Amino acid sequence: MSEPILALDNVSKIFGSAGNPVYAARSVSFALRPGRTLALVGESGSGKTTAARLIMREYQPDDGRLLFRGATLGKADRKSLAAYRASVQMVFQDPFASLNPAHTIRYHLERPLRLHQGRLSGSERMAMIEELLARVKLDPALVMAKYPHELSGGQRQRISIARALAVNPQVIVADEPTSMLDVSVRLGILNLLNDMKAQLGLALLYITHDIATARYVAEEIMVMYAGQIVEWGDMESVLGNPQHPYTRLLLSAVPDPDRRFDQTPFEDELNHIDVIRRQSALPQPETLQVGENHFIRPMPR
Ligand SMILES: Nc1ncnc2c1ncn2[C@@H]1O[C@H](COP(=O)(O)OP(=O)(O)OP(=O)(O)O)[C@@H](O)[C@H]1O
Repeated sequence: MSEPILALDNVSKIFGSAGNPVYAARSVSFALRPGRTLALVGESGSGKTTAARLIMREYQPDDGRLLFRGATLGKADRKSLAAYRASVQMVFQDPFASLNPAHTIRYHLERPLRLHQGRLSGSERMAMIEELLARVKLDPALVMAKYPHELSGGQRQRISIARALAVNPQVIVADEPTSMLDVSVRLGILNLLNDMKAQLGLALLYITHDIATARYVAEEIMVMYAGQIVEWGDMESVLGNPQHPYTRLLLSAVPDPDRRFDQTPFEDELNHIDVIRRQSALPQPETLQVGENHFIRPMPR
């Protein structure tokens, strides 16, 4: 397997007060590798977005390390921080909110090119914009002069992906990138992510609560519960032989036409999440190996 490009090593993030800590991430470790996708799955509130924010350096870890190309990313080194910022890009859940309604598509793609590849001439920049749009399967002649509201949700998400690609990233963090899109266009976006991975050798972190889409894009999966990664490993091994009760619960949550929309199968477990997250003295559960690349950490109840 290729060397990791980015890794979290025992990272914790604590909110709340000293007397009442809330562990949004508790000793989280994982590695992202070129040309591979790692899916991070868990219910709402399990800590997935906190993990993304730690990677994007919107949050500083309270404990543990962030490693980039094998080296700890410190606070002070401005040069490596700038390289990191260009190398690690994010695609958000809501493409409409992440695009500026006052600017054209051309502007959205031109800006990162100006910032990160300042030496390009105007015509070189235009050629790159056309290439980026073609890469995300949009016709430059049709979309370049448009504003975000003139595009469909799926087209807007393609623009977000093109914008992320504009700075030649090595890692893309996609946080629920299809959950706000019509079912009919989701597959197109997932295929695009798969193409990016294969053609550009990108490392992807795919964050979702939806195991079906995770399975479609990722080779490996981590299941997060109450701020902890409780089960992880090769996708087929984890889904085919789930060991942790929470993984089993996620897998059992297939749509049931008889269930009313206000009934959640997770109600008890979601209450339990809060209890666990507030237990600061919780011992770190030991890791058990289930398969060749398949591990669990049983959670104390
Ligand atoms: N800025 C914050 N201040 C205080 N607590 C926070 C903050 N951010 C997250 N938390 C706590 O950490 C928990 C994990 O939140 P997080 O947003 O990472 O979960 P999530 O799995 O991404 O959920 P969702 O899918 O709903 O976004 C939350 O339930 C909340 O209690």
